[in-house]
Amino acid sequence: MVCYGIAVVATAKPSFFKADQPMASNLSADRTTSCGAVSSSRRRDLVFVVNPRGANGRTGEEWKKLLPYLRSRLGSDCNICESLTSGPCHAIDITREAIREGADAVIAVGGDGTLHEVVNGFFWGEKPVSNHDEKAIHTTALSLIPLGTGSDFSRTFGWKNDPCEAIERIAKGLRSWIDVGVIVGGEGESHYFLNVADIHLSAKAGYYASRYKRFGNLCYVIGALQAFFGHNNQDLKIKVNEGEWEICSKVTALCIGNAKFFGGGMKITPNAHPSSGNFEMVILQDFKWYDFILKLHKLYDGTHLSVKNVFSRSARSIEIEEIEGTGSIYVQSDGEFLGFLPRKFFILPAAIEMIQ
Ligand SMILES: Nc1ncnc2c1ncn2[C@@H]1O[C@H](COP(=O)(O)OP(=O)(O)OP(=O)(O)O)[C@@H](O)[C@H]1O
Repeated sequence: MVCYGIAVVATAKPSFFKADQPMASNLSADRTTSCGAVSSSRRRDLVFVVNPRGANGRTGEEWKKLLPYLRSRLGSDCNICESLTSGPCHAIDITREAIREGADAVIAVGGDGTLHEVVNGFFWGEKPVSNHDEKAIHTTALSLIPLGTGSDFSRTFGWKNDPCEAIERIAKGLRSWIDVGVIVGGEGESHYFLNVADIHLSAKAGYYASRYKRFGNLCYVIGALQAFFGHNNQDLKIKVNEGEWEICSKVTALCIGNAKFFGGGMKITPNAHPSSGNFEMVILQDFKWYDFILKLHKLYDGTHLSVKNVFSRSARSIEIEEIEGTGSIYVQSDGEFLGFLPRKFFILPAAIEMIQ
């Protein structure tokens, strides 16, 4: 889902941390800990952005069960606000509002798509969103309770889809800076990503996979099979780190990793790490359908870099254009369809603090 051009924050959004204000129907405050204004004792203000439709509705179900535990574990030190998304892109608006209101952390509850939207909420008009209160000394951190279908970003850190483990991380609140990927080109403003951006076959497979999320991780297999029909490897023009344009022939897929995994557990960019200051770019060239069958296990365990026609390099910026100009080369980031080439990708080092 492309969420360019969100013009304003969500309508009629109440103040997150003022207990005496009524809450919107999709936003409820933990009254027992009163979502009050930031006090001198500095109870942390945590905003949980929950996609009730994540993992085909499982996220919403799990969240309902989790909330009492979360309140008992974090409620004595933190003001807890939950905000359920009402549809695609809503998480962006909720996040922007929470940051402006001075939240200590915005926690994405769902899959990579929800995390992706929350990350995009950290930016507005090419700049980081900031607290309305210019005197505030704390910044808003990002966090995650991984409850999606693939939840690939969390795999880089070895996190499981275990919400209790995630709550412990949030309780400890250890922050470190992570890099964010930026995508420009196409229509509208810049787009941000945290995990992996990819082009051509894998992006097309992701586009189809999103239609079959009800089948769990099997959706990626179905998506890949569907994407293979009519697929042609394409010659592309690539410019790395503002160097010369190079022709890259018969590209099957080109993957730009800020983290390591995509497609429900494939370790596609095994050397990437979100605190490295660089992307890992992996290009698969001239792959046939049977190459995937023969080499699939290598893609899953990250040993494919030694395979013929697989190339990897570190990069800070990558521009990609078609040669033939068909306008049909798919682009996705964090599993979300973004449109078609051309695009430019560059890294913003240490752009967001993340609770890890
Ligand atoms: N209330 C909602 N109703 C329908 N769709 C929503 C809603 N809120 C968010 N979405 C959309 O749901 C999509 C998928 O969400 P999410 O990534 O959390 O789950 P997933 O796709 O099951 O997990 P993963 O991306 O890890 O495989 C996102 O693209 C998001 O825009």
